[in-house]
Amino acid sequence: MSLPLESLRAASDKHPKPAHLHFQYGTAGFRTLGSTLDSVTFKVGVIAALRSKKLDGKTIGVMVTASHNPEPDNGVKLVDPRGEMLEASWEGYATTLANTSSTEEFLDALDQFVKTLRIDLSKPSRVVYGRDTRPSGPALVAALEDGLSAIGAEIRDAGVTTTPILHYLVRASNYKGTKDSYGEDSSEGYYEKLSSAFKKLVAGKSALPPLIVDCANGVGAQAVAEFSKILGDKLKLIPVNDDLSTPGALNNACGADFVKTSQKIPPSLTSVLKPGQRACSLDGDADRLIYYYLDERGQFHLLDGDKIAALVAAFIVELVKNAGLEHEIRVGIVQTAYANGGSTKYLSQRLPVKCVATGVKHLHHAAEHYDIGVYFEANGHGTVLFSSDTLKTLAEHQPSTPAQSTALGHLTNLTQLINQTVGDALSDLLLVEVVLAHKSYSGFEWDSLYVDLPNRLVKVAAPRHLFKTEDAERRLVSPPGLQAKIDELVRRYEAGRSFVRPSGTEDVVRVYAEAMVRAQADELAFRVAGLVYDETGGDPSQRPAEFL
Ligand SMILES: CC(=O)N[C@H]1[C@@H](OP(=O)(O)O)O[C@H](CO)[C@@H](O)[C@@H]1O
Ligand SMILES: [Mg+2]
Repeated sequence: MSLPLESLRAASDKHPKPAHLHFQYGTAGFRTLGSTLDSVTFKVGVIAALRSKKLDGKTIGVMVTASHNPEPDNGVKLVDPRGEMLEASWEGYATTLANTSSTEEFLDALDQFVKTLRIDLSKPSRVVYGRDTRPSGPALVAALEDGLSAIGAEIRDAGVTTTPILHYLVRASNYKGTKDSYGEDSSEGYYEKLSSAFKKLVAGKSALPPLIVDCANGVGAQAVAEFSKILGDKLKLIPVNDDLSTPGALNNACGADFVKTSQKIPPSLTSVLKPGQRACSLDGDADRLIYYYLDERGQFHLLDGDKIAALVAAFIVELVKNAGLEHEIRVGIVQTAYANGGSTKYLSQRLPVKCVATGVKHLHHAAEHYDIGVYFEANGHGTVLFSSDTLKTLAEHQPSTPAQSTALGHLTNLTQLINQTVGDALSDLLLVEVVLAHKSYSGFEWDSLYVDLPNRLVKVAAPRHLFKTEDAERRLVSPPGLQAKIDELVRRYEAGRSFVRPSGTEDVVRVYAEAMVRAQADELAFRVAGLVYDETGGDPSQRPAEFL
C-alpha cells in the first residue's frame, strides 16, 4: 500500500508553510505564535497517523496547547501509546517534516520517511486529540483534522480538555480490557477513577478547610468544576480566575507560572486569600500545580514542586514502611538543577535523589528506574510512577496486621489517584489534599519540612546556541572559560549555587542562583547574568540596568 498522494497533495496545498519561519519540535512539542502554526498542525496530523501505523494501530494523542504561555501563543505535541511524551527520535523527524517548504517537498520527505522507517501503510491508524481554551485552537484543530483525514486515520475529538486528561485517554484506550487496564476510556472515566480513589483515601478523616484554586482562566476551570460536583463535601474547592470568555485573560497575572516566577500571589487573590488559608494555582493546560499561603504578617510562602515532592515522598515512604514492604519497595526522587538546594539537602538525607536535565521526559524516564519514583520540577510539574513489579507486589502482599492492611489499602488507592502518564495538576491537587488530611497539616506545617534557600531566576537575551552544558545542565562546557568565571563568583557567596543553560522553549539563556540570604541570591544571579551578557557580545547600550 502506498501513501494517498492525491488527498495529501490537495490537503497540503490548503496549508502552506509560512516562508522564512523555522519550526522545532522541542521540550513542549512545537510552540510559537498560534497564527503561524497552521501548516505545522496539519503535518502533525499526518505524522500522528503514521506513528500509529508504525505502532500497529495503537492510539496516538495530539494536544493543541501552549500551556502557561501568553494567550496568542499555541502549540501542538504528540502523545505516545502509554500516555507518555513522544519518543525522542521522532522529535527530529517531526521537525524535518514540519520544515518542508512546499507540497512536493513535503510529499517527497513523507515518502522517504515511510521507506526509512519501514512503516506498513496497510495498518490502521487511530488518533485522539484535544485542545485548551486558546482562541486559535479551533482553526488549528481543523488543520489537524485535514491532515488526519487526508491519510485516512480513525479519529476521536476529545474537545476542550486538559493535557493530562488527553494523556489519560490515550493510555486508557490502548489498554482497555487488558491486565494493564487504566480505567474507563472517557473523561467521565477519568473523573470517576480519581474521585473514587480520593474518597477512599480520605474516608474517616475530618474535612480540610476549603481550598482556593486559581485556574489561570484556562481549561483547568472545567476540571475543577467537574471534581467539585463529584467530591461535594469531601473537598470544597473555591475556583478563582475561572473566566473562559474574556479575551486575553488566560495566564494573565495568574496561574502557576506567574506565582512561581514572581514569587507572589496573583493580584486577583488579594481580597480573597485570608492569612493561613491555603491556595493553589494551575497553569493554562492544568499540568502544573503550585501551592502557597500568606502568614499572619501577610508574608507570602511558596509551596512549589519541590515542596510537593517532599510532602508526597515522605507520605509514601511511611505507607511503604507501615505496610511492611520497606525491603521490597524502594522509593526514589528525581529533580532537576532548578530544585531548591534546601529540598535536595532534605531529601537526600532520607532517600535516593537523582538530578536530570530539564524537561519532563528526562524526569519521567529516570523515575521509571525506581520501584516508586517521585518526580517534580520546581515549577510544579510532576507525578509519581509505580513500576509494574511494585503493582504486583501491592496486589500480592499478605498484610500480617490490621495496620499493615490499612497502609497497603492506601498505597493501592494512591496508584489509582495518581495520573501516572504525566504531571497532572488536578490529580496532584487531590494527592496533596490526601496527605494534608492524613497528617492534619496546614500550609504552615507542610512548609516547615525544610527551609527554601532564597533564589532568583533571570532571563538573558544571549545567543543560546552558543551554550552547551554537562552534569545534568549544572555546568557549562561552552562558551569556553565561562564556567570557571561563574565558579569564581559563586565561591564568594554563603551557600551560593548558580548555573546557566539555554532555554529549550524560549529564545533566551536562563540564569539560576541561590544563596543563604535574599539580597545575596539576587546579587549572585544578576552578576552571573551580567557576565553571560558581556561574555557573549551583548550590546552595552542595551544591557539591562539590574545586571551587575
Ligand atoms: C526553568 C523552567 O521552569 N523551565 C521550564 C521550561 O523549559 P526551558 O527549557 O527552561 O525553557 O519549560 C519546560 C516545558 O514546559 C519545563 O519542563 C521547564 O521546567
Ligand atoms: Mg502546562
